Amino acid sequence: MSENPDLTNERASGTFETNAMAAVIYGSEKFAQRRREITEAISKIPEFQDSHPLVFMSREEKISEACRKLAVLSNYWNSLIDTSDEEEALHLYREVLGLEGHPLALHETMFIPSLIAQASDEQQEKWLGRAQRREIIGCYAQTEMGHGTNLRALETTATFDISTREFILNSPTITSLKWWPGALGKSANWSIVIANLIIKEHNYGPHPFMVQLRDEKSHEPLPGITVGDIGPKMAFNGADNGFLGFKNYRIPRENMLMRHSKVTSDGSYIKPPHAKIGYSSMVKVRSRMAMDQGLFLASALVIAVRYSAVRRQGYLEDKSREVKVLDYQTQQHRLFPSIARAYAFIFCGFETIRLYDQLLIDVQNGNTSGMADLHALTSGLKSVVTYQTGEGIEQARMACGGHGYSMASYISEIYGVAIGGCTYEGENMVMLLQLARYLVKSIEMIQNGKSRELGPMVAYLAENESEIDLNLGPNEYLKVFEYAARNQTWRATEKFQKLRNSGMSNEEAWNQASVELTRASRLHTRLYIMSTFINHVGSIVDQKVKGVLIDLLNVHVTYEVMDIGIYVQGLLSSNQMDLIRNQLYVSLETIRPNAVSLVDSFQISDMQLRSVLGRRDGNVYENLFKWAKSSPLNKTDVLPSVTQYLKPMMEKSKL
Ligand SMILES: CCCCCCCC/C=C\CCCCCC(=O)SCCNC(=O)CCNC(=O)[C@H](O)C(C)(C)COP(=O)(O)OP(=O)(O)OC[C@H]1O[C@@H](n2cnc3c(N)ncnc32)[C@H](O)[C@@H]1OP(=O)(O)O
Ligand SMILES: Cc1cc2nc3c(=O)[nH]c(=O)nc-3n(C[C@H](O)[C@H](O)[C@H](O)COP(=O)(O)OP(=O)(O)OC[C@H]3O[C@@H](n4cnc5c(N)ncnc54)[C@H](O)[C@@H]3O)c2cc1C
Repeated sequence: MSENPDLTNERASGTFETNAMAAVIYGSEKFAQRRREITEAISKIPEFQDSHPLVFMSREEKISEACRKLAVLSNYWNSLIDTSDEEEALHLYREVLGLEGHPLALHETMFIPSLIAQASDEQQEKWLGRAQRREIIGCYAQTEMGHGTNLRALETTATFDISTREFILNSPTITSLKWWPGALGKSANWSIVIANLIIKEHNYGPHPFMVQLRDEKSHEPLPGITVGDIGPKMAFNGADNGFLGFKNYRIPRENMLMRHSKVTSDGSYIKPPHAKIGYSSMVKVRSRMAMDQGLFLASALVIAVRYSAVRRQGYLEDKSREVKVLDYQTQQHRLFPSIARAYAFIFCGFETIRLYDQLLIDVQNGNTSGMADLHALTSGLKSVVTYQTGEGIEQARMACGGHGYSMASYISEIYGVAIGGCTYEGENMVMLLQLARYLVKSIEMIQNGKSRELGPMVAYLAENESEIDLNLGPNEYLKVFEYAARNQTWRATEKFQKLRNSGMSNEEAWNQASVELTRASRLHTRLYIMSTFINHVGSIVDQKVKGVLIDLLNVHVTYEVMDIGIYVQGLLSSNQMDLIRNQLYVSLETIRPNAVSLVDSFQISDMQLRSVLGRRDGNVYENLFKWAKSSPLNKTDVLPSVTQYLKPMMEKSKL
């Protein structure tokens, strides 16, 4: 069937090449090209297609379907991608497995990265190759039923037995059961387990251990191990998140991951060079989240924008033909700022991934000085990005009206998966407060006359801005944002300090200032996102692409400043706010002809999107009908439940 002419026209009105834009989104022409090649190659392998729409499957069927595809994938790894390239591998996973989770997700995202960052050279020799060849399947078991946030209160113990030179793992209480780790429930046969290291009754706190959970031949749990699936979740139901308990389960001393902390055979403990070095796998995932969430948001927007360009409802001036709903200003206001955010998040994602890779090298060379900065940055970023992604996806769903609520849109699944990110890798409020600690310390440095020692990301806290030239370009908007973040950070810090100075304990003062502190963290992070977006656009060479991205940047900066209006009342007059509001409306109109091309440029295939509404060809209605007819409920005209219950009930009522 040919393309819906409404989409053809939209594509014709685009002022730039989507391949050129994809090269900007994905960091290089080479990678954008590789993505297309991988997608093309996959589309020719029929076993990679869903055997049935996932939304009609039970959890067992989803997991089985994911395992089937993983088995097929194992035959194609080397021919489809450069296996040493993480981005190619992740693209392949997204295309083939989609976003509902699968038994290798944690193997790739946390198990292997933990081995790389935490295992000694000898340990890597023993396990890393096996993991990379997928001879074993691993997961990352840290969270317990009773504690996920407060790692210092984890209860699982690994007690060193000097006589046998083994660690004895125990789960002393019900709350100490590991709870949540992805792939633990049914798939993984090994795990990195985070347990309190106990030597001669001294607790050295949480440390990582490499633990075999299941027999490599039979896949049965090993004696001393209780393991299973935690049941259905809001989304991510293609993954088997699990529980795990230990009863006097022994592992050799050599199974403690010893790149940084060490226990010698006589039970001596060697400290790591930085107390939080064992948390690096979390920082690794957090550093990827802006990218991953940007792609979740992008997926929802591809669906909503394409659909809005073929959905016609109501009239503007011309009463002879209904308009595309994308022409309504409210629809544009609902969708276009999110397009800008998706672009901005992906740009930030590339930046934090690069920063993590650099930090990994530095730490391996003994330099841990960058850890605090990256921890603060990624803590704030994961929190803001996951929250705004959730907001944006929900708006995209509503922008699709009734059909958005149907699983045919697939937006609810994207939403369910994306908002998991508000919780995993550190609950958002908790992580905002981690960034706040860093911001408060920065203010204290300024108060102590050490402004010169501030890092580049917080140097603005020491500046002073009381007037803005409202011949506004992106850099002036940045100044407005700096003003808001600076004011709020000072205000929150001073509140905390005042409470503390009044005699309150540090902890209580912190708690009573914490809502204000989280607000400071959000503003600081949004400033970082804006500044990264501006820098990125400034570096683009292709003038057509750059022109459109400047338009998109204008949507972003005006929308963001309007959104934080309450924090800039002391800086901007109501006339200036009106001016910005009008600039936003003009920017929405300017971006309108490029809306479809901007979402096409994400180059997310139909196979990955799984959306009837978001199809590239725009043939929504006939496929919606086809999709509904394929519902298992429509296999028969009369359901057994009708025969068994409703008919007798109706018959009885007739008497
Ligand atoms: C293959 C396809 C993939 C597609 C990808 C998309 C989808 C992905 C799908 C699924 C992935 C799901 C993965 C989910 C996995 C998990 O959730 S694993 C579990 C994650 N758990 C957490 O994140 C726990 C959160 N808690 C913490 O991180 C910490 O414990 C805490 C930071 C909240 C507190 O730690 P604590 O030890 O109590 O320290 P504090 O006293 O608060 O702080 C002491 C100082 O240490 C600094 N610090 C803390 N963490 C770090 C760190 N990581 N790096 C550097 N520094 C750190 C902290 O700032 C304090 O510094 P100051 O004293 O100087 O202020
Ligand atoms: C989809 C998904 C996948 C996951 N995968 C894994 C995995 O593979 N491996 C693994 O180990 N874990 C995994 N987890 C667990 C996850 O990391 C934790 O759930 C997360 O870190 C939050 O911890 P919690 O559940 O203890 O929340 P809690 O800490 O109990 O949070 C409850 C509330 O208390 C608040 N709160 C807690 N502490 C503070 C504080 N100090 N200050 C202010 N407010 C506070 C929080 O903000 C929140 O509002 C996964 C979770 C999900 C949802």
